Amino acid sequence: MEPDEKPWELVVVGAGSAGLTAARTARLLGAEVLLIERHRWGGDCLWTGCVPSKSLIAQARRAPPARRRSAGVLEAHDVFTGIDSARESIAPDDSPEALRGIGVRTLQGEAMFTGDQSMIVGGRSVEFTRAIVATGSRPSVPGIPGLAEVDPLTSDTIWELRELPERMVVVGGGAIACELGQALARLGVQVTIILRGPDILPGEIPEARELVRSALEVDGVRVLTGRCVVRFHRDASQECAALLDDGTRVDADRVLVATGRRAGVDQLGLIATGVETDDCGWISCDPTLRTDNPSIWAAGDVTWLPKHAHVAGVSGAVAARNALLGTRRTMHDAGAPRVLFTAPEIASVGTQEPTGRDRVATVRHVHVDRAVAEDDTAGFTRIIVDRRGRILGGTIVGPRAGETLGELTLAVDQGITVQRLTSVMHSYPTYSDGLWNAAIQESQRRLREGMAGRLASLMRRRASWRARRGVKRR
Ligand SMILES: Cc1cc2nc3c(=O)[nH]c(=O)nc-3n(C[C@H](O)[C@H](O)[C@H](O)COP(=O)(O)OP(=O)(O)OC[C@H]3O[C@@H](n4cnc5c(N)ncnc54)[C@H](O)[C@@H]3O)c2cc1C
Ligand SMILES: NC(=O)c1ccc[n+]([C@@H]2O[C@H](COP(=O)([O-])OP(=O)(O)OC[C@H]3O[C@@H](n4cnc5c(N)ncnc54)[C@H](O)[C@@H]3O)[C@@H](O)[C@H]2O)c1
Repeated sequence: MEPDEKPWELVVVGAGSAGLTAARTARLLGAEVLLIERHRWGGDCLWTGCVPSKSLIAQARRAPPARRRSAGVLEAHDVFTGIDSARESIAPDDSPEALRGIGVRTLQGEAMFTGDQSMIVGGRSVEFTRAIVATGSRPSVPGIPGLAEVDPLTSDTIWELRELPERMVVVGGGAIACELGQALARLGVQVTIILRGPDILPGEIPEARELVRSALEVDGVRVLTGRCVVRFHRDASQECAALLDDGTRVDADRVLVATGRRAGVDQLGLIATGVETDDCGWISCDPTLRTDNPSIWAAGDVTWLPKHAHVAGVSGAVAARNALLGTRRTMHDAGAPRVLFTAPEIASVGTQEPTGRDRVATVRHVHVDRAVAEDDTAGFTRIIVDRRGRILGGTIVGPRAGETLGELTLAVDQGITVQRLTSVMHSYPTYSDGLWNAAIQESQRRLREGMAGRLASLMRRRASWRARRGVKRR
């Protein structure tokens, strides 16, 4: 079937994490699917998001502290070459050739809807019975006076650098500012993070934020909170400066803007489809990801969902199933697992705040032998447990916290109780001991204080009474 033969059973716009998974799922279900991409196959995650950032972080971690501060042009060149090679190793998996190999039809070009069930792509018309919009998000750049004159970097463009600047101002205090700010500082850049809120990482629990903030400071990052940049300024020597609302001036060579995202819906022609956007500009869709147009679903960053590659991927699969099978699987905006890849990492899933009779069990990593052995004890594992002992959620802060998160995510998803988790043997010494010990701690408390504890004490008393009688009889 050629793109202009009609109509396609399913057209997916955007080949990022959401669109790729939607197209692959559609093929698994046996559908004729056309995937359209205007730029690079693999989207943000591969080219400007997860992969380059985690490569940068890993290289910064490996840089010995003595060299970190003296990273020069040569090392910077190596860093960016390392990033390119990570991307290039993964790229073939998401390429049109690989997709065609599994029967997904691909089309390179910018899609623009022209009607309820039609669009145009580079002059070719494409008709469909169902479509999924998976066009992602892009950096949202605030309108600070003078910003354009300092040629700001964003998470889209920073990967094009071939030299590291000596000093960098990062505007924003979220995931990108903290991950990239710390990695760049470890590579020798003098980083100043400026954010208007009272603290970095507003979505994380205070104790986790505090640990990451002190780690940033140990790595040499200056964090200025509750401050707004009122204007940027570039002088004749090409130096730039951020002028803050309290009169402070911060000099820098480059500026990175990391102040959130906005939906990638420009030039998409949504108006022709009746698909609406919400107050924040995300495509408005119900939990089954169906939009106001009954033929169109949306998935990934372009929607109100949390902005993570795995959420995008799962939402792509959900949208494809719902669109093709008429099912009503749902997605929700809270509780998805997420990892912040700073050092220490913050990994969390599910409920973060106890309500009613929920309990919190926390194990500090000074009591986790692996952390002690590695002299990296500034972390903790905290779980929220309901009155029946079921694990509702939790946060892990520490090295490789993201690797323990899988087990916690499974426990939350399956409604596993602390008693059940306690009975599963864990290998020693691992960071997962934090989670296991938190479950043991809570399970022992329940034993002491709960019905099970009362029953155990009754049984103990009865057994010792019997033992005493036995002794007398003899
Ligand atoms: C610096 C950074 C680090 C990150 N790190 C992580 C991480 O560690 N873990 C994690 O889970 N998430 C991370 N994320 C978030 C993650 O990258 C995104 O949530 C994810 O990539 C979103 O996928 P998506 O498919 O919705 O959108 P995208 O990947 O943006 O894909 C959308 C695609 O649609 C195409 N497109 C747009 N409009 C059109 C059109 N009209 N016609 C045709 N094609 C079009 C675009 O070119 C793009 O390829 C990070 C993000 C950033 C910026
Ligand atoms: N490990 C991961 O999963 C990961 C890593 C990086 C990015 N991401 C995703 O990418 C998305 C974008 O990240 P981000 O860091 O740009 O956004 P964010 O929403 O995480 O943080 C934006 C920050 O910028 C601040 N801010 C907004 N406007 C400002 C202004 N004018 N001046 C100063 N501060 C301002 C906000 O208060 C907030 O602290 C996030 O939603 C995140 O989920 C995920």
